[in-house]
Parts: sequence; C-alpha cells; structure tokens
Amino acid sequence: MSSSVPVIVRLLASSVSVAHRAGKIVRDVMSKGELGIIEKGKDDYQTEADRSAQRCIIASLSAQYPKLTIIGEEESSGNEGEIANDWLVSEPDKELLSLKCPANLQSIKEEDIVVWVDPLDGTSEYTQGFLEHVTVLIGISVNDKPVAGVIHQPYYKTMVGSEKIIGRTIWGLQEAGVGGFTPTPPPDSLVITTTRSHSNPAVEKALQVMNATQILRVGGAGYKVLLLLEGKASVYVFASPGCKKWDTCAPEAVLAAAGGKLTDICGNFYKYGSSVTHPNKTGVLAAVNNELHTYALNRIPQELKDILTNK
Ligand SMILES: Nc1ncnc2c1ncn2[C@@H]1O[C@H](COP(=O)(O)O)[C@@H](O)[C@H]1OP(=O)(O)O
Ligand SMILES: [Mg+2]
Ligand SMILES: [Mg+2]
Ligand SMILES: [Mg+2]
Repeated sequence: MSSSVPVIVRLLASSVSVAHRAGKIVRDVMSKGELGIIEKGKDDYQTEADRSAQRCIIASLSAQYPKLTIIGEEESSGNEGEIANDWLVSEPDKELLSLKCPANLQSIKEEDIVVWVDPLDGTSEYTQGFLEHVTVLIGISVNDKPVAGVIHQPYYKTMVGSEKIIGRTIWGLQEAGVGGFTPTPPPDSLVITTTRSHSNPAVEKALQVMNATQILRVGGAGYKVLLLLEGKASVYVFASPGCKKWDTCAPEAVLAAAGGKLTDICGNFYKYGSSVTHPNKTGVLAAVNNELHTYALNRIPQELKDILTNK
C-alpha cells in the first residue's frame, strides 16, 4: 500500500515515528542519570542522549530510504557497534500516510532529498534541567528548500482524562499544513523569543531595537519556533552565528507550512542542499507572518547586518 504514497509523504510519516522513538531515548538517558557530557567547543556540548538519538534516527531512516542524503549534527565515532533492535523503527505513522502531497513534490525521488537531523536541540537546557525546551528535529529538504519537518518535544505533558501522556510530535508539510498541536494566533503585543544560553552584545542590540513588550529567553531553535506556532511569541531574533542547518531546517519547514517565515537577519533564506556549509553565519529571524517578519527585518540596524555578513 505504502509504495503508492509519494516518497516525501512516506518519509515524513517515518520521521514522525522515529522522532517519537528518539524522544524516548532522550528521556531514558536522563532517567538513568549518566549523561556522558562531552564539550565540543565553547558553550557547545554533546551528551549520550544526543549520540544515541542520532544513531536511532539515522539507522532507522537509512535502512528504509538508502538513497537519501542524511546529515546529522553529531559526528559518529565509527566504532559504535550494532544498533539495538528496538532502536530501529520501521513503521511509519499511519495517519500521516494519507496526507495530500503537493503537486510539485509528487515525483521527487529519494536521491533528491536531503534530511537534516538534530537529535537533541537544546542540549545546554537538557543538561541544566529545562526539559520542556528540548526537541528532536528532522528537516526534509528538496532543491535547497525545507519542504517538510518534524519537531518532537519529548517532555511535553498532556492529560487525557486522568492519564498523563508524555511527548508530542509536531509536523508540517508544504501546502498540506501542520499537525500535532493547535495553531494559535500571535499575541496582541510584540513578544520576542531569543536564546537563553548563547547571548552576546550583537544579540542584545538586535533585541533592544525591536520595541517588544516582552522577551522570552528560551533554549533551542525548535522550541522557539513552537512558541511562535502556539501564539506565545510572534518573532524569533538571534543576531549571531551559532545555529546550524540542522537547527533551522525542520523549524523553517513547519513554520512555513503554518504561514510563517524563517530567514537570516538580512531576510535571505538559507539553503539546505547536501553541499552547503553547516553554520547559519548570518543569524536567525523568524516570524509568524510576513508582516511581522518585515517589521523586524527593518528594525535590525544595517551595522549589525554588515557585521554578520563581514561587510
Ligand atoms: N554558539 C553555539 N554553539 C553551539 N550550538 C549553538 C550555538 N548557538 C546556537 N546553537 C544551537 O542552536 C540552538 C538554538 O540556540 P539557542 O538555544 O542559543 O537559541 C541551540 O540549542 C544549539 O543547538 P544544539 O542544542 O542542538 O546544539
Ligand atoms: Mg549541539
Ligand atoms: Mg540544535
Ligand atoms: Mg543538537
């Protein structure tokens, strides 16, 4: 049955299932309490959860879609041995298989797709106990553009009657829309979200000029875009390098499918082809709609844009 479903839709449905499994790995590592923290660089950490969740995602997707290009944040050591069988997810999410595929993506082949994997976005927050900020990101791009994405939040709690459900999975597909949450209009006044763990004078300067009524400092690109999608903030500003393609691919795809926009601080879209460089050197500017994006873009001083673009 599933072979008649376009590969983009199947891959999105598989990504939803695998992100859910990776989220359980993230929780299991935390409850065991052995985080195995490695410092990769300044303010840049990796834990056992980042490593294991990435292995689960890449092994599961590449087993089913061998011709994909998959780029994950964490480097593999190459001597990790066999992957546990219960980390290999092969069942796609059934509901997503019936999504209507946009006409321009119907005949896209596996080899035309680049998948960007951030197995754990918000690692600093994970190690410091801000668990709600943590997400698992799987972004699907075609011809340099993010066309579909998954943002899984392993610690999100929902009550269904008296039963507590842990974790939720938000998805988006170009033209088909978004799911896994209730989209909510933006707040009446300008609420901005930004980094809580990677600030610097340029980041602060870009915030000062926005004239916001409130600034929400939270971790992770995925979580900040969730705040936009759920009407808690209207603009995400980060006028600094630091984020990479795996941080923004899935959030950009989901936000765009919901009518929003994510670019660099000059208003240019990032490209997500297999040969691009990983850093998002010119920062992040995202908003729930074009009007707010343009407002924020015009407020950022040219001087800051010039610094980030090395002019
Ligand atoms: N200076 C940096 N070094 C490493 N990663 C960064 C840096 N700045 C941002 N990131 C990545 O972008 C995400 C969003 O940034 P912030 O939370 O500061 O707004 C971070 O959670 C982190 O992803 P990750 O946690 O996956 O390594
Ligand atoms: Mg990291
Ligand atoms: Mg990240
Ligand atoms: Mg990460």
